Amino acid sequence: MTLMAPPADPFEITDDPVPAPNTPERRPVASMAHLEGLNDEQRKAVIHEDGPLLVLAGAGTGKTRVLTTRIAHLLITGRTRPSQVLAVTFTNKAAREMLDRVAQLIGGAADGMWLGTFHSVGVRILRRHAELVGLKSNFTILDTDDQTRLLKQLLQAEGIDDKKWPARVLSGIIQRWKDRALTPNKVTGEDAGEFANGKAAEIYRQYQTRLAEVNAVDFGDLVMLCVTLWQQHPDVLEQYHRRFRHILVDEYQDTNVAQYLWLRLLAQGTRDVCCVGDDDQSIYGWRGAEVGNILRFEKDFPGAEIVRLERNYRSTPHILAAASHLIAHNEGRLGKTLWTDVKEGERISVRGVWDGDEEARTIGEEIEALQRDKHPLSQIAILVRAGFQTREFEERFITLGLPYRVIGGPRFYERQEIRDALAYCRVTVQPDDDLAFERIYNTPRRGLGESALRTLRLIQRAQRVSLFEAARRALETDELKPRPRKLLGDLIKSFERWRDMLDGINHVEVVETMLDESGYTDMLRADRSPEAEGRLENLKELTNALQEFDTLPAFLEHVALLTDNAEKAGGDMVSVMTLHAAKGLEFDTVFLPGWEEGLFPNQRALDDKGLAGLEEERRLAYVGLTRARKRAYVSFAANRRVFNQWQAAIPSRFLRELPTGHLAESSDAGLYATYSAGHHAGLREQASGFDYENLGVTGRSAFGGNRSRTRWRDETFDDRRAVEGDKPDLTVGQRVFHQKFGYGRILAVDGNKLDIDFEKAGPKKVLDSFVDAA
Ligand SMILES: Nc1ncnc2c1ncn2[C@@H]1O[C@H](COP(=O)(O)OP(=O)(O)OP(=O)(O)O)[C@@H](O)[C@H]1O
Ligand SMILES: [Mg+2]
Repeated sequence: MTLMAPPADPFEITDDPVPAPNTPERRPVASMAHLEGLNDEQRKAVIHEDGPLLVLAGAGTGKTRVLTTRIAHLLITGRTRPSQVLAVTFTNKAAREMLDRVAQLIGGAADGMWLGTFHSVGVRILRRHAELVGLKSNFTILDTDDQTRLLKQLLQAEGIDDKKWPARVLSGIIQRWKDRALTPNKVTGEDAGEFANGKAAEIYRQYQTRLAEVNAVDFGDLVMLCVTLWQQHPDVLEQYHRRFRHILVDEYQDTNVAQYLWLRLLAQGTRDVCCVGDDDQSIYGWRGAEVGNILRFEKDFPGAEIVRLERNYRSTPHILAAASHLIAHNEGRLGKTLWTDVKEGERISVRGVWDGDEEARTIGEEIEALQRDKHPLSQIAILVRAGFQTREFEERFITLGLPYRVIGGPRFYERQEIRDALAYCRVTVQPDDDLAFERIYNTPRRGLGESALRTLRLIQRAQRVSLFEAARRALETDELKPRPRKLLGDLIKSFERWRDMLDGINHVEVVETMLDESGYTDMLRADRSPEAEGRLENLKELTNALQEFDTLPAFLEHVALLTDNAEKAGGDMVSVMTLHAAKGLEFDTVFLPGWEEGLFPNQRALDDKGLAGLEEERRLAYVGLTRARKRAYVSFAANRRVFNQWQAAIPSRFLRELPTGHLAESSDAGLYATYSAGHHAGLREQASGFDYENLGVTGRSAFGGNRSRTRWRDETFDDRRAVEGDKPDLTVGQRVFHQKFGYGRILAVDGNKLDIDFEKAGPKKVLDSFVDAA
């Protein structure tokens, strides 16, 4: 039998050796233009030959530039070809930028080079050797929801109470093990602890088996399974040793143990490994990153060359001084000097504002001013500590018509939990909203499955009513099995209750009640992952947004218009993102809002007994400031609204750690002065007793005052019963056939409901749409 030749694999591992150093094949190249402009240390790192190299340097010193130039240099000098280069970084955005940069330097695409994130490279490797780790090459990658569902099944099968030991927590534990490359048989009793009555490791083992059975992996596997693969199959590892002659890693300080092992195995080949990083920018400790990997490098790669870069090319002296001064408050740093000969520039603006609304308004004004001065929006970024903070800026930008993009995540109103919560609101206000109803029908999981939904859909189509109305009708019959009928009945009753509440109770409270009673909040609370915490914060922020409207329908209308507007944006845009997502990037102007205790540094770090959490927050602040080339604006609000309440906020300790000589402090209300003088308590009193409504400084003013009540309710409560198709041919005494209950005789007809005495199932109430004349 002849087979078609397999399609050419551009990444095929071949044995073509590179010309060895100093052979005639290594012709000197005419143009070394790519080296121009590099300082001595940078150049040393770029042209360093043979053997491990660690570039350890502060922000903006050209580490990433060294990395890309080094790749270009390897290619231009003919020392290597693209397919022999592997470069790894942390985000897809960073990977794309590196590819572009290399292409620019070599004047064309570096086809065949592997440049991606640890995860994307891991997938590629695993697909090729899937069978060796018990998978098929078309394996799927599970998201956290699938992962948790699977774990839940396993916990239940073991008879473990998943209220006490939630699957989501276990999912986090397993993730941490995978970060440390601990396969089930490497997990010790000590690692496993008390969780799941001491059975966590056992369930982890079952989980891995189950994943293999369904031909799936989770994110952690993408790195860990490569390590396993190489450890168990040295011949495969050797293939990669032959292929990847040059390995380069950016943002090395944020590698976790598994990634480090991955790298160390791979680098044993030629030992030509170049890592660049900055211990002061290690911000993923909470995800298992180990700054210690920097120190380990010299030990694991004896004779490694260490290059330090001290000249910063990015920022003005004010920005650099402020960032350096701030980070000096951390203990246990490797320590480094930074200098620049960029001209002085502007001081860092530090501004105190009353509340988040004023903060968004002020920043919006600053951006408009920059725009008038012809500054491109793409050179402006807003960097927030927590995802929920983007909401106020997004709304403000939409009001101003300023195009923006949220990097590293969806826009606020497109986030999963926000869409879910909005779906609850929509069904409450407008029960015929089928899309919304389907979205939350079984979210959180309440045991309402596909089959009940199918029944509802049949009714919906046959009687031309909404799903909600179909549910109501199904409840009056035996069309649903007892359990789904009970559960659906509870859901419908809840919605009716929430709708009634809207008549008497403040809509914000109704929404809070809705999220509580539906079990939605509990679902997120049970999930102790950092993502879930962010989701809860987003929900709180949603209730803040709700405050700004008089009614729930008015709010929903506002949101519908927002999302509509947002999609039209294109071209030159302001970037909004978290500090974590900003790593490695740079902008002329950077806004750093929300520098308040509990927000930044965040509460988790403050609750932490040791200093580790706080120091990681400080590194984040350092990352934030050092993203700025020319201008940095730090701000803090005196009051934040959390759920229904105003809370007085205390300015971040990081503000006091900035050197005053480099700051331009301003505060409309003299807040900064008050705070820095240490009069926190007095101001807190003032703030909590503050009547925002009467002063007209609520968020409401930003949206043009009170919104008129919409007539949504009247319009949508139309009675669709008028259009439904009755079945006039069904009469008492007639023999009929029902899809589920079989043959029977009609006892009574009540509109579209029939009482039928079924031959097998006995008397039941059913809907006429499920019945045909026998
Ligand atoms: N020798 C140089 N001459 C001129 N500009 C340079 C030089 N080296 C780097 N730069 C510029 O300085 C800026 C910062 O460089 P780069 O992003 O490589 O720094 P980094 O050390 O990777 O920073 P981070 O720690 O934030 O990732 C870039 O705009 C880069 O083009
Ligand atoms: Mg960089």
